Amino acid sequence: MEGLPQYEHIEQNDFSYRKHKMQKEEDIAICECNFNVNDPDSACGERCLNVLTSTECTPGYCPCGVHCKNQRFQRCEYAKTRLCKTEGRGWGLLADADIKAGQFIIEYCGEVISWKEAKRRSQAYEQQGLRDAYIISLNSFESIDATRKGSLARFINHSCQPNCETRKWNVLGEVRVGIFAKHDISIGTELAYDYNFEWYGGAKVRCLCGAASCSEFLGAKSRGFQEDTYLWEDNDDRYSVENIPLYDSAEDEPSSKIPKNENTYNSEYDINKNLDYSTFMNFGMVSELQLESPALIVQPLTSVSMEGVTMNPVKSEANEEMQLYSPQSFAQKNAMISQIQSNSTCQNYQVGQGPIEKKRAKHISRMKLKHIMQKEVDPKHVAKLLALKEAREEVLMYEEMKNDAASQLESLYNEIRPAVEEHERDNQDSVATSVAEKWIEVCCQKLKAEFDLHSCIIKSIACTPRMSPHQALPLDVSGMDHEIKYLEF
Ligand SMILES: C[S@@+](CC[C@H](N)C(=O)[O-])C[C@H]1O[C@@H](n2cnc3c(N)ncnc32)[C@H](O)[C@@H]1O
Repeated sequence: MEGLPQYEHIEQNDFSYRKHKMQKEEDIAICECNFNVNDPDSACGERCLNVLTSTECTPGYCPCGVHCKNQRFQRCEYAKTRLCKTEGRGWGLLADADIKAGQFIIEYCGEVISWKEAKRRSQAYEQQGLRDAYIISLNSFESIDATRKGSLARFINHSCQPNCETRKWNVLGEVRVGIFAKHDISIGTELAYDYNFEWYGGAKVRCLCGAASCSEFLGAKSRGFQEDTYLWEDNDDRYSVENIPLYDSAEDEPSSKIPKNENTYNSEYDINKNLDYSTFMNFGMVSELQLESPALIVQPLTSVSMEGVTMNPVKSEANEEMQLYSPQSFAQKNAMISQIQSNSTCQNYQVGQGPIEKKRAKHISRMKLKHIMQKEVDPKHVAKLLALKEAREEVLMYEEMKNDAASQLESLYNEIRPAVEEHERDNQDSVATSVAEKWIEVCCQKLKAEFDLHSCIIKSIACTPRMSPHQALPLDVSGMDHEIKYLEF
């Protein structure tokens, strides 16, 4: 069709990334159905044990033979659909015949890739300027990417009041994702399901589903979205938004969702909260590129002198915002800590940096602050700044404890790696509980050690006198040491 972006049409998942699983004979589920000519439902209808467990019958093993009705994915028994151009949402898919409630409409096909590869690809797609997201999650290890290869299901848009839903089925040992009708759909109606979007950062996409209870943005209910207010600025209306509404979970209370008209796309329909997979829309974590002026929100407004340490001021709107929210003394100390903590982005601290866009500064977010605060700090360099021997020793001791915890975690991972990989091969969504518990315990230990180290650093910086210039231990101000060269004695 004219204007349709290029992609390869497939009707079976593509397994270039890994081999298709071979179903072992002992794993084949055989139902107890008996074909009866007078009872159409007898050949693997709703009562079939396999249907009840969302497993397709295996050809050659089903007692109903060719009459088996439970091989819809394998036989591509799709509903009639056709492409349409929507307003503002790109291409969409319409029902080209009446569809019954519960009917299998189409399989979401694409390339089966690892979760890591999905993350890498989604970042690459964003860099290539591709805005439509086609990666969905298959299980905790794998995703389906329909960007380059896919079925017509890749054109189904999102709605906050959907007429379709996704379901996972076991087909010959592999999990496959199908789009099913939530209720009767009449010919000509656009198909839509709730993407259950997980927002990981990057551009926010305004939802144009038109539903009465629309959450206004794709992924608006996901945690990442709620914690961030970063906005994409350009001329596309979908991406240029002044106010991001915060989602109130009370809106999902059943009492507020009373079905009105079940047959239309925009009808009041309960949001399917139980979808167990989410559309993968990872535009990448906020990158250094996006954090144009990350230091600005933690810079003090005026020149600050604290225990012999002076920092040069950088004036910006964000400074003023920070001052509004915090008592000055806290802002000053916080600014200094952040200045030390910032490592890779320290160039941004230099006096005389370029002006920041007014609009951007207005929207500097909590999430950005969070990311800045997570920058690595080098405890050894902090220790060198401290005048008290005890304080220096304490920082170094906590650093050692943190390093111990990190190496413990690494060796545990090496120990359990075979178990994790084995489970992945067997397509289990989780590893054994004992392994998971051990993993969580060591992760917590590492987090605690990091927390202890950072609180010790903060305490030391706030309460310990700093070295005078002539006492200062030799500092290498090149390369990795640049995070402290902006401290002036
Ligand atoms: C799986 S694709 C759907 C097909 C897409 N419309 C196309 O033209 O190829 C998902 C993308 O469609 C767009 N989209 C889907 N539903 C939308 C909605 N309700 N509002 C705005 N954009 C939507 C978003 O850009 C999203 O990343």
